[in-house]
Amino acid sequence: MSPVLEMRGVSKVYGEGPAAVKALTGVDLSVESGTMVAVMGPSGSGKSTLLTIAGSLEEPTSGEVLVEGTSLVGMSRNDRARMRRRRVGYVFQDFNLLAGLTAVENITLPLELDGMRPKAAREAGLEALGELDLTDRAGHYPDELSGGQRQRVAIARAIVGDRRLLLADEPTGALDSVSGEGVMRLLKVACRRGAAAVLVTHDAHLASWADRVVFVRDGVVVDQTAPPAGPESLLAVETEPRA
Ligand SMILES: Nc1ncnc2c1ncn2[C@@H]1O[C@H](COP(=O)(O)OP(=O)(O)OP(=O)(O)O)[C@@H](O)[C@H]1O
Repeated sequence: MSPVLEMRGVSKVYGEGPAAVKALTGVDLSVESGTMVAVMGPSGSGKSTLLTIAGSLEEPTSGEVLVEGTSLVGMSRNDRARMRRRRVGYVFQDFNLLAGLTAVENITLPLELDGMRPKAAREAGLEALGELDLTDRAGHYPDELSGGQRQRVAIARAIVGDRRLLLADEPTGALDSVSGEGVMRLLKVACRRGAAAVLVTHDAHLASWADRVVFVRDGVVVDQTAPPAGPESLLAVETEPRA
């Protein structure tokens, strides 16, 4: 089976001439279904660039990105946008919830944009909220939710539908450590159900939830290791998919 995400020799240069910045150089990364990879490295090393290229929000200068075996190179802009909406879920530090939409509307918007009927989208949205114990907040607006609840809505939006690739950039950044662990648990559950996740973090404790840690320095992957035994090993039972 193809990996959910494969990056082959990916390089990214921002700008031109003397102002050019080599953000990534020759990055190879493969993430299988069921696997969470944490990306760590100093500030400016290229972690966010790696994530945005993996999610096709940005194009590499050279190299290739494949999602479920399909190369994004040469794909039309529309096809790429459709693939992104259907297959890729993003969780960013600032949540990116739309203030004028309720929790459930924030989740269903991408589904409806993708052509799902409003009723079916709403059912899927409510189910995703239910999985995150947020059913009673479905009709609340983002400013009526706590930081942890907003983050769970952002995660529900990322995992709703048939998303196979979850990309998270410091997803626990604004949360206390208990809520942060909750976020990691949810991402882990999504992986157990077959998703692949790539998580950028500065936090070694959070990285210990991952199956693999990738270290980036000056745009180059310098090391890939298994993390030390962390909380994940203690949660093997708790994070099993629900029947
Ligand atoms: N749009 C852009 N235009 C020009 N340079 C950019 C752009 N985005 C990123 N860079 C540069 O590319 C390099 C990698 O940036 P990136 O944001 O990927 O690093 P990072 O590891 O995520 O950093 P941090 O941990 O501080 O978020 C940096 O030198 C940055 O200044």
